[in-house]
Amino acid sequence: MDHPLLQHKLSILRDENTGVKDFREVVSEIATLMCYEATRDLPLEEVEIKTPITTAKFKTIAGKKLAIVPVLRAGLGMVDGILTLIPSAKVGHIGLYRDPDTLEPVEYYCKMPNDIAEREVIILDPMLATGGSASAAIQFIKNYEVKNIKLMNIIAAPEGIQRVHHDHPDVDIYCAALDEKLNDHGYIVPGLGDAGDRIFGTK
Ligand SMILES: O=P(O)(O)OC[C@H]1O[C@H](OP(=O)(O)OP(=O)(O)O)[C@H](O)[C@@H]1O
Ligand SMILES: O=c1cc[nH]c(=O)[nH]1
Ligand SMILES: [Mg+2]
Repeated sequence: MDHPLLQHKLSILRDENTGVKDFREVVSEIATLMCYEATRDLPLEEVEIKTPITTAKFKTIAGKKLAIVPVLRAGLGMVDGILTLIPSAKVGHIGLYRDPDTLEPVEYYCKMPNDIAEREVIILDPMLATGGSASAAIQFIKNYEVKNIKLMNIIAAPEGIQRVHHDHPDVDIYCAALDEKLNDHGYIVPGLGDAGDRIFGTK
C-alpha cells in the first residue's frame, strides 16, 4: 500500500527515536488505514431507507461476519485500530513467539470465537519476516475450517511473502511496506526492530 499517510506514519515507526507511546499510537493508526483498504471487497446489499425527503435504495454491508486474529504479542497493537472501523468484529488470539535460535514459531496460546468457521478472518501481525509465524497462524485458523483468510502485516520481507504464497496461495497479503531482506538474525532490513518490544516497551 502506498498511500502517503501510510508511508508517513511508517517512517515514524522506523525511527529508532520514536518512543513507546507514539509507536503504539501510530501502529494503531496504520492498522485503521490498512483496514480501509483490506475491506475494499466486502460485499454490499441494497436496502430501502427513508431519508427526510424520500425513500430510496442504498447500500449497506451484507451480513458478512468478520473476525480479526492478532498474533501475540505484536499483533495486539493493531486490534484497536481495526475495531475503530469494525466495532462488531469478534477477536480470536494466537500466541506465537519465534525461537531466536531456530527462527521457528512456538505456539503458546489459541482461543477463537465459537463461530469462527462462519467468519471471514483477518490475521494481524505487524511483521512478516521468514513467514514461519504467519504460515503457522494461517494453518491454525484453517484447522477451524475457516474458508476466507487475509493476512495484514505492516512490514513484510520478500522471504516472508514467498513463504506464505507458497504454503497458502489462497491467502491475500496486505502490507504497507515491502522491505529489502532479512539479516542474519532473521530481522527485517531496514525494518523497525522488534515490533513487540517496541509496542510494549520490553527492551
Ligand atoms: O516471520 P517470522 O520470521 O516468523 O517473524 C515474525 C514474527 O516475529 C515477531 O514476533 P516475536 O517472535 O518477536 O514475538 P512477540 O510478538 O511476542 O515479540 C512478529 O511479531 C511475528 O509474529
Ligand atoms: O524484524 C523483525 C522480524 C521479526 N519480528 C520483529 O518484530 N521484527
Ligand atoms: Mg518480538
